[in-house]
Amino acid sequence: MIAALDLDALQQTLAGSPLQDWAADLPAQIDAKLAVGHGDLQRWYAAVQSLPTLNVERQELRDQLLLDGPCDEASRAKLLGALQGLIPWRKGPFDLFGVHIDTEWRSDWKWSRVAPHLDLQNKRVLDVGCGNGYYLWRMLGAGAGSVVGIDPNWLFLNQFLAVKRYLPDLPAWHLPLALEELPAKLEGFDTVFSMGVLYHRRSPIDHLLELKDCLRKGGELVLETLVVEGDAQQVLVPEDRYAMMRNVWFLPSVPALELWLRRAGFVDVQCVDVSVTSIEEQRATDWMRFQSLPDFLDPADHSRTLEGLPAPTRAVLVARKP
Ligand SMILES: Nc1ncnc2c1ncn2[C@@H]1O[C@H](C[S@+](CC[C@H]([NH3+])C(=O)[O-])CC(=O)[O-])[C@@H](O)[C@H]1O
Repeated sequence: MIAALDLDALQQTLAGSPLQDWAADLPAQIDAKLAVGHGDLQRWYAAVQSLPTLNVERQELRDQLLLDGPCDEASRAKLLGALQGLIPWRKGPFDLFGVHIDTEWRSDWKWSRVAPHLDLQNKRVLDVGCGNGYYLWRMLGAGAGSVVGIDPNWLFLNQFLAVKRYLPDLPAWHLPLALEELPAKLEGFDTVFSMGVLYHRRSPIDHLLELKDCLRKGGELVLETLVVEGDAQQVLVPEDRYAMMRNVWFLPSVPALELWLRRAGFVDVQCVDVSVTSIEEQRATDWMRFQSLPDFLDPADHSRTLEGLPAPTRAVLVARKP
């Protein structure tokens, strides 16, 4: 499976950059993680390996994620079976040779709120908590030079590998690593994304500092997280669950988040979007059959979670490392 991660090509892409030594150490680090693995890893990777061979004749990454080319009914059935073997699919949607993966999240909606505020042309990008890598492909569609995603979830890695199977030559990599497993002071990426991760962190300012360590001087952070209304001293810490999630810690107001970013040493801090997450944007589908946002909101009042807290609202902030 390590071969599928395509680390040789990543090393070639990063040769001569400040990330060269890190890339050289990756095979050993990931090998050690694979040895521990996950109970379902073999099954998921078998699904990836069962994907039919298909030629991509049409590839759209800029405005949507769509691959197409000749695909007979038998191949499409095989493709569908392999992709269904990787359920649940949370981030997307993906259109692959006539198979529409209707994911839990309309991640394309989030990307349309984020992308207009960025210049990714030829940038070397890191996406922390990249999930199945949906945004990595869209970043390439927006002109990024190379994209590396890290996420410790093995299912999401296999979902990424399923798409990479059809785009083997694009400069996109998914590494099964947590942010804490990156070396300190990498200082090699032009743009670092952290979307949907900060509220899961118990030490949010340390998270911002770790993200800053990954950036070169002058590099840009793109931060997306749950926020609440209020002034620069307003932060919600749920007593227990938030929208049924157990691992939610800090939901700052936008001014508080801006202050945290400045305290962490970022400059040019700017909030470019605030949106309430709708039940059309996050919901159960055939590709993700568990409960989803509509089940986590107060049925009588969708402006509140089941716990009586403000319903999920997400902000996108950009900031620069001086
Ligand atoms: N320590 C960690 N280091 C790196 N990743 C982690 C860590 N812990 C958890 N994750 C990963 O962070 C992701 C959070 S989801 C956001 C996905 C995407 N970014 C999105 O914006 O849709 C939350 C959401 O749905 O909003 C998951 O894929 C975890 O496996």
